[in-house]
Amino acid sequence: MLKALSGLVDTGNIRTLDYQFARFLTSLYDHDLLTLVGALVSHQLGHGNVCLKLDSLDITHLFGCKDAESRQLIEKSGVAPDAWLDTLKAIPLITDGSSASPLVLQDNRLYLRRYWLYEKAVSDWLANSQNTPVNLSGMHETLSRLFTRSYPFIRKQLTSLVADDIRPQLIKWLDIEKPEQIDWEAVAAAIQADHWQTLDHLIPESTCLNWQKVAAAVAAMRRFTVISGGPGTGKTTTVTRLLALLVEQGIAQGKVPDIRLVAPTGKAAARLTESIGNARSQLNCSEAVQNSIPTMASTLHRLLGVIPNQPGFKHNRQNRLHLDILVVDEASMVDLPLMARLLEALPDHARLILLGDRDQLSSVEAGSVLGDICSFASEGYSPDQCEQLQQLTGFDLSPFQQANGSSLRDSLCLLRKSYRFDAHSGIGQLASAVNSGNPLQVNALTNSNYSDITLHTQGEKDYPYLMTLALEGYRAYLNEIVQQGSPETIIAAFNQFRVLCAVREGRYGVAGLNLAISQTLASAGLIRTDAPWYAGRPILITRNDHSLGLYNGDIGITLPDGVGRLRVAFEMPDRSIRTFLPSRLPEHETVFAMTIHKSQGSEFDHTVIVLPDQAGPVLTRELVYTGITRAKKQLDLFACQPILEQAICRATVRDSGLAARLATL
Ligand SMILES: Nc1ncnc2c1ncn2[C@@H]1O[C@H](COP(=O)(O)OP(=O)(O)OP(=O)(O)O)[C@@H](O)[C@H]1O
Repeated sequence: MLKALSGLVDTGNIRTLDYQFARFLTSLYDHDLLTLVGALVSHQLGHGNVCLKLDSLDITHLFGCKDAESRQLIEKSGVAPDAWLDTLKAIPLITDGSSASPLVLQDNRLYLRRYWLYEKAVSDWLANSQNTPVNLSGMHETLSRLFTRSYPFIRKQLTSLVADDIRPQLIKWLDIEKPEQIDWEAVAAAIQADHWQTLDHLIPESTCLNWQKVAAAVAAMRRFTVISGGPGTGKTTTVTRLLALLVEQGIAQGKVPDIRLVAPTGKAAARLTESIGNARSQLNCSEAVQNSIPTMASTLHRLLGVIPNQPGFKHNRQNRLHLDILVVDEASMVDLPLMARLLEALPDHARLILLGDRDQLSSVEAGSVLGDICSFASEGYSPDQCEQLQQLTGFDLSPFQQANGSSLRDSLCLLRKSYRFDAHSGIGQLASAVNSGNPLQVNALTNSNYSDITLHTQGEKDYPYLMTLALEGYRAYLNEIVQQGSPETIIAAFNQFRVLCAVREGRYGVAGLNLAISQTLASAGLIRTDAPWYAGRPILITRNDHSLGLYNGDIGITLPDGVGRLRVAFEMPDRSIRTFLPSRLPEHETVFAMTIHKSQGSEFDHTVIVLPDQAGPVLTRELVYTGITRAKKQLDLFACQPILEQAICRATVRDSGLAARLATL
């Protein structure tokens, strides 16, 4: 078996690591099936799966091999697939987790012990977080004040004041659920007379359902909450109002809570710093409360305290974090091991609020914790939760009530309406069409006349156009450098535009496009490429360097320092700028084009997405959705129709046992 596996390393089907793990197991207990499943579990982890699901294993394509090769491996194992489970149970290196064994078998799922422990830690913490009694008194009034309707905002959204036209727009922006109960003539008259405040009575809360307010109420009642929503649905706005509520409660009880804000990457933390600052300034609360909400976010790694060259963190079960409330943004990027370590480091009383978009790509490393948790959102709310939410918000939540389900569903809230993309935006509609996995709808949208989305094929004439877009897109920041703009302005100008790819290799991959774009910019005299380092070279860090505070995924721009040297300027999570000599940087590459994976946590006014001209396993619905939702104002998508369709139809499934564990809560 080991020989066969070694052959699979040579053909690139498995990693050396997978082979080495299988060899290690074999050295402890020589059994061909153990050797095979050991390599399989490790191989699964390499593909983001926390475990090997024995009951849904595709035995015709083990390790992605062809049918015949796969069957040979099974033959070599000496055990027919339907007898695997019983055989594995009898192998001493595999237990149910109650004793220290390298592999754990639970309900047809085979784990590396470490990952089984991570999964158990996360599910145990979530189970404990469910029973926290919370004092609800006074919360109704505070929520009403913090979530007062923004009539100036709604006024701006109305395209006309004609009675028939305003109805659908008011339904949308006031989240009206029961339009039949409203006197629309009186509403139109109030708006004509500019008496907006009268709408408080004409359109009472009981006819509406504002999910942002519901989300804040859910989070106020529980120790653990997830607020999930697509771009611009108001996750930051909602959490900021929630924090104001919690601070007010804390002040009333004599202690201002210690709040910390984090995100998985430096870029995402910098964005959170920016957006929480904006949201805080719009709060309907006292200045003292506003000032108690932090505006600086940091990275999760910084919060936990990295110990150089060690997998553990300074803060852990023995040395807990000092905080009362933790907000984690872009939580879809947090993998299972990191989530487990974060949870064990939280003090027992702390509240945890996860923000993220459950439809985005899962974390690079194993697991899809946010997706697994959010899978319970379809179970509605328990009757008790509906009643409490109704008391707190004034909304009728009975349509979302379901008698049975995991208690975790009462910790979840989905925000559904984008305040960033209006009805005329193709980007928002394309994102939701991709998300619903409907290629016909996607085709219709890409062929329609939305001014903010353009679909390009990948014919010969399209490549030069792609280069023209890149030239125009990157011209602004390069001009800023010539005009000696500040690093902040230059970085901001660079972040307006980005070319995103699905793959690394090939003409339509990161490598090919970085080269082609560099050459195009050089031909236009915007950069020089006769030396490896030049003013304007954008740099993507590809390996963490904790001592420098630079992390995989951070992006900097090479700039002249005024005394003839080049330094690379990075925006840090607190939005300050730090510069480094090129020679000091950890592993890095040029980044005119980057993968969609690496772009998670960032947004660009104008985004160009380039899909490869060949189908492949990386092309998934979540990848395309994540790429599209990086665009704020303009999206150009270079893709052959069949490749795009295939991607949209392929939803990622990550194997884990977390959802199964949480279902029993
Ligand atoms: N209820 C609301 N009324 C008016 N404007 C709102 C409301 N909620 C959010 N917005 C506005 O919509 C924009 C996006 O909001 P916010 O940043 O909170 O969303 P988000 O979901 O955190 O976005 P992102 O996808 O960037 O993380 C902001 O300009 C915000 O002021």
